[in-house]
Amino acid sequence: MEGGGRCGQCGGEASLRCGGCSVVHYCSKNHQRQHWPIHKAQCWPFTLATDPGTGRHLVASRNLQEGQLVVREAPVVLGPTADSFPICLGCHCPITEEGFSRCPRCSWPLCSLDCAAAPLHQAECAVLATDTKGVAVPPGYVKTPRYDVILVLRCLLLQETNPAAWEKVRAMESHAERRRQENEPHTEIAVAYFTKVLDAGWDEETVRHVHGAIITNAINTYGARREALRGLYTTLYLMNHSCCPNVTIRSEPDGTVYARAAVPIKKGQPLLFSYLPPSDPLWRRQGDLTSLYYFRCNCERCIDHTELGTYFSSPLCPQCSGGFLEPYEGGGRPWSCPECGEEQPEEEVARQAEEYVKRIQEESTDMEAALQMLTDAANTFHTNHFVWLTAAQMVLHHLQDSTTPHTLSVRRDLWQRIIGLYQRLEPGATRRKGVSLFNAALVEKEAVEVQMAASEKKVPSKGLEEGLNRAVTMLDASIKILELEPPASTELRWLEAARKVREHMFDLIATTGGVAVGQ
Ligand SMILES: C[S@@+](CC[C@H](N)C(=O)[O-])C[C@H]1O[C@@H](n2cnc3c(N)ncnc32)[C@H](O)[C@@H]1O
Repeated sequence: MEGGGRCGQCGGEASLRCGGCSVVHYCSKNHQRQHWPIHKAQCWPFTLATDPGTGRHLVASRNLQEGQLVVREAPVVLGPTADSFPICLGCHCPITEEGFSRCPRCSWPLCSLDCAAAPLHQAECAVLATDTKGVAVPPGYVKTPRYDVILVLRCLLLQETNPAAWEKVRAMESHAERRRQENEPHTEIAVAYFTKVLDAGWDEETVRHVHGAIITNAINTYGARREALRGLYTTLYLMNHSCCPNVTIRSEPDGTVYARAAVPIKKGQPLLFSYLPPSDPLWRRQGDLTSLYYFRCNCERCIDHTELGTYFSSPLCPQCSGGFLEPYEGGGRPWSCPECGEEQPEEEVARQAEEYVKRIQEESTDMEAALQMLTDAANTFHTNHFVWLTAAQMVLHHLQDSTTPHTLSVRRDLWQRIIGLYQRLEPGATRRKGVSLFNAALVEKEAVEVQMAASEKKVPSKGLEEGLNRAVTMLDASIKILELEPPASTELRWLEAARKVREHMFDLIATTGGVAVGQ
């Protein structure tokens, strides 16, 4: 590939580029060969592209297989989410009510006084301590938006601690001007705090940019104890969004992110992950994408009135009950029934569904109530609708230890439907699918055990082999997906559990003399 730059090996002028990633330049083939042992760890399979509608984005530079690693990246800054329960600024562990300490210098919460000296907290502590009245100091053991300023501060400090990373942050999209025009409250609070309260000499424009860059580009991750964190990544920030993504993002407790191809991706296709939970309905996704990221999504799911045939956000038509109210492409117009033409404003469709979800969460207090809510939801929405999904999840929660023939059959049916739904909304090797397959396999395992106990035999009959084999097939599929979890991920507990159950299944199969699939 042609194109000017500096040689990755000698730093001299270079007109060749690595054909794998198109990022690193070389002055000669010889220097490319010499640099390969170092470069191969960073020769990621994508290149940067730009278009007027979606800006900069990453495009596959070669064909990718399902599950293939696209990029592994550590954050340049990691910190609490904007709205957080007390979290230790020295080690990021959640702070319990009993273990609540405060830094003697800046008064921010810590898990113990030892963390006052933690390297992560040093530079910021000196700055936070200039807030002499403690206006932003979290008040106590409550969730508070005051944590918003911490990642902003850590970013601003990159100017001294990591100038190369700071340059990348400066290059990030922030939509700062639009946020300023809209008087976006979190931004205004942060700007006032950094320019009027803290004594560190930051100018308004820089603070606006950093605050906006975090909202636009930060990726949410989890720490070792599942505490919510967010980080900035100097390569991954270039990946655009789709509600029907082809890339999945998983992280380790230190914030290292692994982006993998969820499905096979052809050379030249954009690499896209979902900035939002795919289990959000259309209006929530478009609302958040517009207010936080300033674009309207035109992915295949969002422009399809049926959301890929799922009717995930559509209620049954209240007029004819023969069709579902469907959205208009581009939004802003009433949803309508293709059968009878009945129309309803989007706000009304959203209000009714959100109220229904609230009712399900409040009223599904036991198994019977949850089952009743599920039946009601199926009469009002499609049985792929997100309200139905919420009701189904509540039923599964209440039935998780129930093993009567009826409840086993309900659990089996619900898991199958949920897996089918996820498969359509978020195809490929996603954690959600891996975990759901594991849960579905558990139902098969429990069904086998119940039947064995009932027959008072210690070995499953030939008839039970079917259930065993179904479980093994699902466990194999689940394990294949969960093996893609990063090496230090806390989610590996699912993989461990799935492997254990699989072993147990084979023990049972061995006692029957049956032949299991996958052996
Ligand atoms: C994390 S950045 C992605 C990189 C960005 N395109 C850039 O040029 O810096 C997120 C921003 O990219 C744009 N973007 C991302 N996905 C998009 C999409 N599907 N359609 C339109 N714009 C998109 C929006 O401006 C969004 O605020």
